[in-house]
Amino acid sequence: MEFSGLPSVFAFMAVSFLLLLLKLIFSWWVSPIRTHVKLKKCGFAGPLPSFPFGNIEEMKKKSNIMISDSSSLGSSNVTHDIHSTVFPYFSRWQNSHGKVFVYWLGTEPFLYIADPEFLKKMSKEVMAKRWGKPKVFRNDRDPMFGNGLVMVEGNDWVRHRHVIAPAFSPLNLKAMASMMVESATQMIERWAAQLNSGNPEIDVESEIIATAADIIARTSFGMGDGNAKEVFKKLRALQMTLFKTTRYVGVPFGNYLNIKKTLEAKKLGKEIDRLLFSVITERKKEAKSQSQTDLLGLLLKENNQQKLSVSELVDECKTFFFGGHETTALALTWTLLLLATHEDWQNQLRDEIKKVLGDKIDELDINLLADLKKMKCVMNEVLRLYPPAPNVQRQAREDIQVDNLTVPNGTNMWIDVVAIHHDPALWGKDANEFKPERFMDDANGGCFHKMGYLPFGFGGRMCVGRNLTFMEYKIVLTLLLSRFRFKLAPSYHHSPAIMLSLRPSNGLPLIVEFLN
Ligand code: HEM
Repeated sequence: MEFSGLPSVFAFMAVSFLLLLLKLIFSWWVSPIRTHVKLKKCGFAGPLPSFPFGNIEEMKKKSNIMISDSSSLGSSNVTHDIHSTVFPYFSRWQNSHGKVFVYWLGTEPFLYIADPEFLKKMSKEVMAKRWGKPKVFRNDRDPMFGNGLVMVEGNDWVRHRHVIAPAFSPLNLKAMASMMVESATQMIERWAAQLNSGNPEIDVESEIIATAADIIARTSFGMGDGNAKEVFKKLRALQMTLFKTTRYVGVPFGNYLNIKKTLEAKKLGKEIDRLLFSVITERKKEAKSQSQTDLLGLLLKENNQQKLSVSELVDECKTFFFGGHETTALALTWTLLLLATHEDWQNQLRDEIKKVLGDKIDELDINLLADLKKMKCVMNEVLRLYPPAPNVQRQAREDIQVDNLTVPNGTNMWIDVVAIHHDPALWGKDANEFKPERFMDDANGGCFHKMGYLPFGFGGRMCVGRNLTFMEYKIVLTLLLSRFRFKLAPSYHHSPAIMLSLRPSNGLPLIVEFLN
């Protein structure tokens, strides 16, 4: 009698298991096949996916194209025709499927877009707050960005953006200039000491990344604080954990294929949250008594009506760190590569600095930076050839009509900025050449399409931190060019690669010399 309940427990468990199995089969097998058929009916072709990896296996195959080795080609021959090297699979698929097609990450469909006209028509249909961000990436990158501005959607995005955008006003940014000068000066002193010791070869990529991280830690949440230093170390470790390994985004149980890294990232994410939480709580107490010039201080001031919760502020601090330091550092790194291989432009920028700022570089007048017009052209051209953010992502939250094609609700989108920036049909025959003069009289660089230049994204969700980048770029480059001359080191091997951002995969060794 006592055991009479057991069969029904087993029956219940068996039915539950069966239901779960059916649910998994539906979401990982039936639903993707239905979406595949729907997308085909809607007019989108693409490479054939297989279960459960989609097209990931083909994407993992390395490119056979070797770009160049400065020792054999000579420094002026570093090629900027990089699309087929950094995205070999997209380049191959473009040849067979055109500039708009569908590919699959696991069981998630992605609409690939390298056609600005398609992008223009699509974004005309959708306001910034109605765009989504791919849920698969949100889950994967949760320890980095949480619900920060990069990831939030809808009315939450409007609320966050209203609190955050004013912190980046020109007046607020000017108050951060001295922190930038201080960090850059420390780097320059390190380099000077190395040159004096007789070693002129410096890996400028790692040096500049460290300096930009120092700048963002100071400008975001006040670096002097011991807690902040700890946060910064852990944020960097988190980034390495997430992006130095292959991720199986979109693949069922993909997280478990790399379980050690996934758990490590989660643990680091939680530790960072705890530390930032205590930094913010402390700062909230001080906020009334101190004038705050860093971003966190400005957010706390702007947020006096508590529009953002403390945990949302934590996510914003993480977002500034991840969104703000490596991108700016890479803009500077690629610039030094291009200036090292184009001595004429190096000299032109030095002449401009002298003309605009005179000899008083030590007392840099921030108000004059806007007059460095050639430097701005160089920056624009570098961001065109080597966009640190090589793609922009969206997810449709409704059906979107583009001419006679329908992009179904839920479709992820991958906008290939590298392809668009290097497309001769948009930029002319010299698309792969370094020609800053194309930006001299045209903010769009003479591109044949209004949406062909997207280093900071597009529409209402365009990068909120770009003015901070412009200022940091001009300050650091001015200080460097006023002190040193740069040449490519023979050991440099030109091999741009995607590690979330577009980086020189073997660093950037340069021969650095004192000007006089
Ligand atoms: C060269 C430097 C930078 C590049 C290339 C860059 C690039 C981008 C891109 C492509 C987007 C996506 C836009 C879109 O989805 O349409 C973006 C968004 C964003 N960036 Fe930047 N960024 C840079 C610097 C910064 C800095 C310095 C910060 C902050 C300190 C920052 C914070 C953000 C944030 C918070 C967003 C999300 C904006 C939103 O969705 O409303 N970025 N950035």
